[in-house]
Amino acid sequence: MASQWHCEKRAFSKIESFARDNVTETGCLSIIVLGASGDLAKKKTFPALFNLYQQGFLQLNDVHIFGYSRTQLCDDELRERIKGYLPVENKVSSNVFNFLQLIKYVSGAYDSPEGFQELDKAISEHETSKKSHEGSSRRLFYLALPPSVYPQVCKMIKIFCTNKSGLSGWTRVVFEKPFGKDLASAEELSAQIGELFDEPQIYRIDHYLGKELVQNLLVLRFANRFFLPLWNRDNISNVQIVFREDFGTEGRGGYFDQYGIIRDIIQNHLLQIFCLVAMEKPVSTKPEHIRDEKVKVLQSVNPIRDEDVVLGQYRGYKDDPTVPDDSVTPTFATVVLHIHNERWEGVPFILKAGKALNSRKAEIRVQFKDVPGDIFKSSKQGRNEFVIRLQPSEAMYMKLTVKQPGLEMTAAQSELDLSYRQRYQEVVIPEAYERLILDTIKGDQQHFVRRDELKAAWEIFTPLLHRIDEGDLQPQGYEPGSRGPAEADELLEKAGYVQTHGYIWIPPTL
Ligand SMILES: NC(=O)C1=CN([C@@H]2O[C@H](COP(=O)(O)OP(=O)(O)OC[C@H]3O[C@@H](n4cnc5c(N)ncnc54)[C@H](OP(=O)(O)O)[C@@H]3O)[C@@H](O)[C@H]2O)C=CC1
Ligand SMILES: O=C1O[C@H](COP(=O)(O)O)[C@@H](O)[C@H](O)[C@H]1O
Repeated sequence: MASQWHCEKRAFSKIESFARDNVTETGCLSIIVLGASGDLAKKKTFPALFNLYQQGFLQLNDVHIFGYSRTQLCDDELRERIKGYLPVENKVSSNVFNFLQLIKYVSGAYDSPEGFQELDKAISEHETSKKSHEGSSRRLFYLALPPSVYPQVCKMIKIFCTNKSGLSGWTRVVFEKPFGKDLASAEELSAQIGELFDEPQIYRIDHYLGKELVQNLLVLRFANRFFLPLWNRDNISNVQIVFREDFGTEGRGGYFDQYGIIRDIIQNHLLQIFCLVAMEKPVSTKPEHIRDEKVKVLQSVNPIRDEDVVLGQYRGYKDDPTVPDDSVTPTFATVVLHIHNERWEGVPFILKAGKALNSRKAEIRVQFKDVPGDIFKSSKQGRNEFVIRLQPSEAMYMKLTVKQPGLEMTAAQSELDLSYRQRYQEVVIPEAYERLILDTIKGDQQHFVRRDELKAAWEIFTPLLHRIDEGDLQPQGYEPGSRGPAEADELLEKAGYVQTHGYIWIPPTL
């Protein structure tokens, strides 16, 4: 029966923010990928643009894509680099060819006018060829670059490459993470960029905000009567937000060692999820209303205490020649956050991230308190849990106690399961980058990090990060392929998490 249920057959109501998607802007669109020779550009940015092109969001007659970086390449050499990364299942050869023909390459430095003047010339020629009216052109700059060059690149864009008139076109700039290394450096970067561009032109991307089940969080919380009365300290014992990877830093050791797992994953990806799980209901689905609530909950987080942190580093991490032999950079961290507000006082939010662990997954696990006056001894079966599996295999399931089917009157733990692959068989879930780039073209900042939000996020983690940088907190060693340091499980237990023994959720197969 389930296999007959298709998304198309169901009555999905359009939510207010989706309605905003229908705002169409005309005029020539130029997408400029700076750092086009790099890893992110070839693996994520260009493939996302290709997917948008395939779905008709980028039209041949008004879009052009430019790659810019220092490496000397001709157009075809860049196209050849990109080609192998375009999603295989969608590779209709004529589409691939037509998409690649949209891409032009300009080589130049990040801090000198010549390259940017040449880039502007190339964009302008394209705009003229598309008969774009003066000022109606749209220019989207995607900075797939190390953050160290953001200020100089922004200056060059501002002076040489912005849309020439304020009539009806725009210039927007997308920034990759990491946005700063701590509060002071992030604020300095924000100030430098803020002098050149207004906040509505600035898109700080956090690709976790483009994941399907992260985007679902607000709908789930605020459009369901089930959750409204339960989502608070009276009912919830603890919340875990977990990121695990079953591989190490693999060729990115040099970058990673300067940042560590807290800056790479927790301060941004997991904290963004934390906001959506913990924030109050926004006044509406308007981006500013949502971001206002995110800032408020971040500002309600108590300072992190040393006893709420466990750090780890997997054995073999320092074998990477780009990692110093004496590195104490954590590749694993569990950090327990406490929120000082009416809804969440006393409920630990456990943020856990690690590389080279025993599995690859990202999930949110909301564990409820024991049933009061429990006549079925259901706490023996395990507590109620609501789990949102972000990846792999998107799913939501509720662990609950039921009567064991059969003659005996015994209680057992089971689940209500919404597994996306089974339930939405004909729906292709978009890649996070694809969705977020489309938002930048539409001018929807809901899923991007606002300046004050970023500041509040750094305020939470900066004291801890400085203590780690100064060597006051040391990582525990752990075996690659393990669960991480044993101390992390002890901290979890101390925070109130009760593990269910003997129950494993098995994702349904078709
Ligand atoms: N790769 C990934 O999976 C992810 C990356 N990011 C972020 O995206 C951005 C780009 O990442 P990624 O593509 O991996 O980075 P790369 O190291 O591949 O750098 C991208 C390009 O920038 C130029 N570049 C590299 N180092 C410098 C430097 N020191 N000074 C000036 N230019 C330099 C190079 O181009 P050229 O020499 O030709 O000018 C390079 O091809 C970073 O901010 C990163 O943190 C975020 C999430 C995931
Ligand atoms: O931002 C980053 O994310 C990736 C994990 O992204 P995912 O979408 O594959 O879960 C991580 O590997 C990388 O270290 C980090 O910089």
